[in-house]
Amino acid sequence: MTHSEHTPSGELDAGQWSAPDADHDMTPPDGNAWDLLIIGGGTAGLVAAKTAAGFGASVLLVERDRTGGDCLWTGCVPSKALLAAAHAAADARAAARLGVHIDSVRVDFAEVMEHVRLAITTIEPEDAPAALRAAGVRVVHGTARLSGPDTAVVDGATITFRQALLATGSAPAVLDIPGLADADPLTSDSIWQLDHLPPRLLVLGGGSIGCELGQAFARLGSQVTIVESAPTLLPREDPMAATMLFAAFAEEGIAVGNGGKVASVSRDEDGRSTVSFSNGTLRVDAILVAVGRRPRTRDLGLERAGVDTDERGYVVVSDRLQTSNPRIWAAGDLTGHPQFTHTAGVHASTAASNAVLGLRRTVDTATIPRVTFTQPEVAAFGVSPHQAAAAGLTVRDIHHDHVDRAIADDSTRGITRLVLDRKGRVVGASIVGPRAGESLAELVLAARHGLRARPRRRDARLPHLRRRCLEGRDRRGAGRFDQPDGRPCHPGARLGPAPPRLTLNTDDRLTTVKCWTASRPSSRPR
Ligand SMILES: Cc1cc2nc3c(=O)[nH]c(=O)nc-3n(C[C@H](O)[C@H](O)[C@H](O)COP(=O)(O)OP(=O)(O)OC[C@H]3O[C@@H](n4cnc5c(N)ncnc54)[C@H](O)[C@@H]3O)c2cc1C
Ligand SMILES: NC(=O)c1ccc[n+]([C@@H]2O[C@H](COP(=O)([O-])OP(=O)(O)OC[C@H]3O[C@@H](n4cnc5c(N)ncnc54)[C@H](O)[C@@H]3O)[C@@H](O)[C@H]2O)c1
Repeated sequence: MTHSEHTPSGELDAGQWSAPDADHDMTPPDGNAWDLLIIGGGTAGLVAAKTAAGFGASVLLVERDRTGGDCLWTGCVPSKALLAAAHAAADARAAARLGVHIDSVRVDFAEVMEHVRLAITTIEPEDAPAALRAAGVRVVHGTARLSGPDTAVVDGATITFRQALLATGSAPAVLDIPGLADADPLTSDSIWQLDHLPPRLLVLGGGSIGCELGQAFARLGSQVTIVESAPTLLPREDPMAATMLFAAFAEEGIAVGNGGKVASVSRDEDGRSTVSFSNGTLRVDAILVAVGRRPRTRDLGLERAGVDTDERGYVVVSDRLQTSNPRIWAAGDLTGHPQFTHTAGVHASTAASNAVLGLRRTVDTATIPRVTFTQPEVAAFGVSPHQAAAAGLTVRDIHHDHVDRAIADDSTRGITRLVLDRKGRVVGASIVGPRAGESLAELVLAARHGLRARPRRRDARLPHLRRRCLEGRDRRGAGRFDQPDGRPCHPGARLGPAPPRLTLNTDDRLTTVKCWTASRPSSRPR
């Protein structure tokens, strides 16, 4: 694999830099140094800039292409917009199973791409230079390069900074396969320029991008083949999740070659490509390469500034997101952390706060959620179920064919797998099914707060200050209040010196507490 440093600017460029109020002056307000120089205006750069400016720091953000970065122009926004159209087509085709017959489903690819572009241009003003300026950030169009421990050069001009944040993101990795470059392969940067649906699409890589875009194009009408070099799709996920996704893909006609590798590619005279594998060939109209990403850290002058990278080129950061140069911080895809827009945002805000205010906030990497927005969705965080046993943890499986909501929706292909520690606390989860991402959010919250998932009969102690019982039962009638001496509680009963106990057959503590509105609260039990 080699780096792709392609700058994805294209026809979607909203002319961000031609605004009459565009800045060219890079002189800091105090005439000496910027409090924070930010290189890169994607999710990480935008969040860091607004955070630091909000603290009153002087902030200069330098972006060489378009503010908004991958998420807005080539990543989350266009891919989710495309998936919305693709899933709508598939839902319409499948509606007959619920008794709703939609006789003909026609996909107009040009209109679908128009929807994708509209989503981008609707969101763009939030990320535009004008929005940054309104937040007090100086933003300039140019390519920045570090030139020393506290200096950078932007298109020939030298800038001095007190602190800097690197947020240059990542770019699609390209494959070194004989003939592939001549076949003009698509990447997640260039696929958004397509104006015709490719009749036959080969996707190299069955990770998040390969699965999401592979399913999207299949549902819009392409004949899709996904070749994944690992033994399963989504190899970072729980194998059970990968197997379920594989089955869903097979059912809708997506060919998946797990453990496959392309040997060579040749461009045919008609513009199509013949792809050779060890066991045969495939003729396709387009090839999408989605085999991971590489950090945009080349040509950033990192050595001059004393910023270390790892063997793959990612900037090495501490848990406070500081690099080996204490003045320089990094956040987002160019660090080795999970490459998600929410990670970029949270880490950028932490790094900017640490840099500008001198705080020592650290980032949590144990509970970062991830969601692949295929149908079914695949969502996970923390310890994976298939690693649980080795870590002395237990797994609790809930198959969705026993879940009423899934049965009602006729979408029972799915599973929720909870990884629990010895006290029953959630330390990881993997969910396959509709709205898996939304369901995961509750579990992440549970993990962050050390909550237990184990259902059991629980004796909940009531606060000492409650002296008179208002209700003998909890509101749902699911549990009964008793005094420790065996006397039952009933509305109006005086309570003894020891707190009464509530026996519940669920573990819903909040409901328990609400049931007990004291008539005469007192801080001391009598
Ligand atoms: C197809 C696809 C789908 C995705 N879907 C999701 C999703 O559903 N959910 C999710 O959480 N994440 C998703 N992601 C990942 C998400 O887009 C990235 O994690 C996120 O955009 C990273 O933000 P960043 O700020 O680190 O980098 P970027 O957004 O890449 O921003 C870096 C910026 O730095 C600029 N730059 C680079 N070098 C220089 C320089 N020398 N000088 C000045 N500027 C420079 C670049 O032009 C760019 O604008 C997806 C990614 C892709 C490709
Ligand atoms: N919903 C989301 O949050 C979302 C969606 C898309 C992308 N992303 C982010 O973007 C990143 C990049 O996505 P990606 O799919 O390019 O990377 P990925 O790392 O998720 O998947 C790349 C896949 O390509 C396979 N591969 C590598 N070399 C290959 C080869 N020669 N032939 C066939 N397969 C090969 C790998 O085994 C891997 O499964 C993701 O890791 C994720 O962080 C997130």
